[in-house]
Amino acid sequence: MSVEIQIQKELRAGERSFRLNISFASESRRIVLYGPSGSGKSLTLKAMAGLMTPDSGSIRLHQRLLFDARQRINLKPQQRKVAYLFQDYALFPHLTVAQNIAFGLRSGALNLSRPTEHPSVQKWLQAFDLKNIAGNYPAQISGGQRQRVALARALVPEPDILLLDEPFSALDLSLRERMRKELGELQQQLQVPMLLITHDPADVEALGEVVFDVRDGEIQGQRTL
Ligand SMILES: Nc1ncnc2c1ncn2[C@@H]1O[C@H](COP(=O)(O)OP(=O)(O)OP(=O)(O)O)[C@@H](O)[C@H]1O
Repeated sequence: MSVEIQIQKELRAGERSFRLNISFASESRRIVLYGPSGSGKSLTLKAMAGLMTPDSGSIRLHQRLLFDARQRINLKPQQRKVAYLFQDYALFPHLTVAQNIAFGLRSGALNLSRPTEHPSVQKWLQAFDLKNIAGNYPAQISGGQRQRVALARALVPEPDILLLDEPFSALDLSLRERMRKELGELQQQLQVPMLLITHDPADVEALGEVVFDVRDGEIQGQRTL
């Protein structure tokens, strides 16, 4: 597994402008981008996912070119094999746990009325210990279970990398600590490559192997933990 990114982007909002000039490469399965609010972490993650198009540069994931400005390569988000886990998990409230996971398959032919019959959905319900609550709705399960459902939904299409945007920031302190530990353990068990962005040193400590410090739109340092 390897990530190679080298991108530039100029952003303007009224009088303000921001220059993103990010460059890093790593073979690690536990990469953390660490930096204060407004430093350019989310923009970098969005560029990897194909949700923001850089002005110049390239992005390579596992030897696959996702973006290359010179060669005019810009794969669509759904072609990138990249999973994006949003801060609030963004589960569908009107779908059950199993249906939420099945939704991750993005298959047009998928029958959401019988999600548990799909072998991949079964696999993730089992792996994340969610079988007993497969028929429950997000409002009926705990915060920890919600995180696991969101992870299962992200992993069901078998992405090459899991991108996590401040995954614990919306949780209260005790749940945050538990979820952090749980995510670390799940990652070790599944060996899914993960790139996480955060401004919380505790996330770096628990989940980082290679840490890049982001300041003012640039990578200003690199550490291995
Ligand atoms: N669409 C946009 N137009 C103009 N400026 C933008 C746009 N999106 C982001 N920015 C600016 O780019 C900078 C970096 O934003 P980014 O969201 O990447 O920061 P961040 O490090 O993820 O911060 P946070 O932890 O608060 O999410 C900020 O100053 C932001 O105001």
